[in-house]
Amino acid sequence: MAALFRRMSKTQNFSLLCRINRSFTSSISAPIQTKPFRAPFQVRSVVTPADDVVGFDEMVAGTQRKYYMLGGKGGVGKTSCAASLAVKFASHGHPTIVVSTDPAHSLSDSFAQDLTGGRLVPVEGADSPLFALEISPEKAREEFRSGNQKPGGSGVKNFMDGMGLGMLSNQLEELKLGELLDTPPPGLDEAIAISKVMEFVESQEYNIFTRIVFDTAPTGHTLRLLSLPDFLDASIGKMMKLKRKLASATSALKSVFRKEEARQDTSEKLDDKLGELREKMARVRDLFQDSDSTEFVIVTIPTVMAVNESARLRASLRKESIPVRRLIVNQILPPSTSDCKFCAMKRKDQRRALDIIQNDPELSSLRLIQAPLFDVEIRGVPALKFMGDKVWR
Ligand SMILES: Nc1ncnc2c1ncn2[C@@H]1O[C@H](COP(=O)(O)OP(=O)(O)OP(=O)(O)O)[C@@H](O)[C@H]1O
Repeated sequence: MAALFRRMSKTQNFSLLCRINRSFTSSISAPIQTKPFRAPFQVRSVVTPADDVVGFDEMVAGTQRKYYMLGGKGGVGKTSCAASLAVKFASHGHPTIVVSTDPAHSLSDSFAQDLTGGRLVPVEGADSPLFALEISPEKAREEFRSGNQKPGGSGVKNFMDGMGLGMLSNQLEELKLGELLDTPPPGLDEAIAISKVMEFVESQEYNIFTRIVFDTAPTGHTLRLLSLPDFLDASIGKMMKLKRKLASATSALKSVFRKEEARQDTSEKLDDKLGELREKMARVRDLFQDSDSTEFVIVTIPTVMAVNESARLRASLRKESIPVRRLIVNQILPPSTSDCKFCAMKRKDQRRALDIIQNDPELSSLRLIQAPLFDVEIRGVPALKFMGDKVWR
């Protein structure tokens, strides 16, 4: 089956892939046996987490689709943790997609293969269906804008000015919608990217995928993304309301409008596109908040700064009603009998950060996953599988 998959992956024949996988998904649960990765280094964890703490069994159980979003401060190991989780899901028989919504992608680096291009790319070396997708915000935004001819921007303004409705156009400007589409604020790229992901995940063709792992952008971006559905909903709602007012105010000018059919077409297209985006955002918000199918896993490192940021992230996620159950503390120093001064200091620092977590009202209730600091870089599927076995238990 694995060999067949690899061959099919190369042809990217997804409909055939779907047919084969209908029988495949029914066999989920027993991990697929792969050649063991021989670590060129020794790994000993500092603190041995209780066996049931991570609860990977719970994460892997069932064939209904689940979404895991991994996020946290820049550089803490989000990509490595997301990629290793995706590899582990796949090796347990789940057809899996790992998606990067971070504009500064590092999935290709993590898997040590070219996954760029904004399309699903089969991950080589996985013994089960594992695909990666690096969302290209630029491409997604272009697609969104195509056909709109500067929607909401100067096109609409000129049109309204031409109709003697400059006052309304000024109101429109106040909504900053034109700006929103012409020079998107941080986060909009991601929202559009996520709506692109929705197209993937809602499409019949990709029904076979039972685990979707998101490698998200650093905290600030992600928070904007998570609050964006509401923000856009409000902005688009206002915009549409205004357009409706405009429509009734201009009904007397119908004959003029008839002559302006082409422009009206553009305006209607804008309406459709905004409506579509609004609906997608609403579905994204529902998906983010559905605790049966979605979980946001916070990744941090044992430093006071990272822990404090994680606490703020957890508070913001709570505000957005995003389910969070687990906290990964990555890069914990392994124990040593002959600590150098530097290591001893570092270890003390790490313990202090772990203490803060244990006493933090936002973080102490989360399941703690302690991931060791490895002495080589984790790159490529065998290394990710090795990391996955240490972290996701
Ligand atoms: N437990 C670990 N042990 C050793 N190295 C690690 C560990 N976790 C991550 N790294 C290394 O740290 C670096 C950053 O990791 P990664 O790219 O996963 O972080 P990130 O949070 O996704 O970064 P960014 O915010 O820039 O996207 C990489 O070189 C990775 O190999």
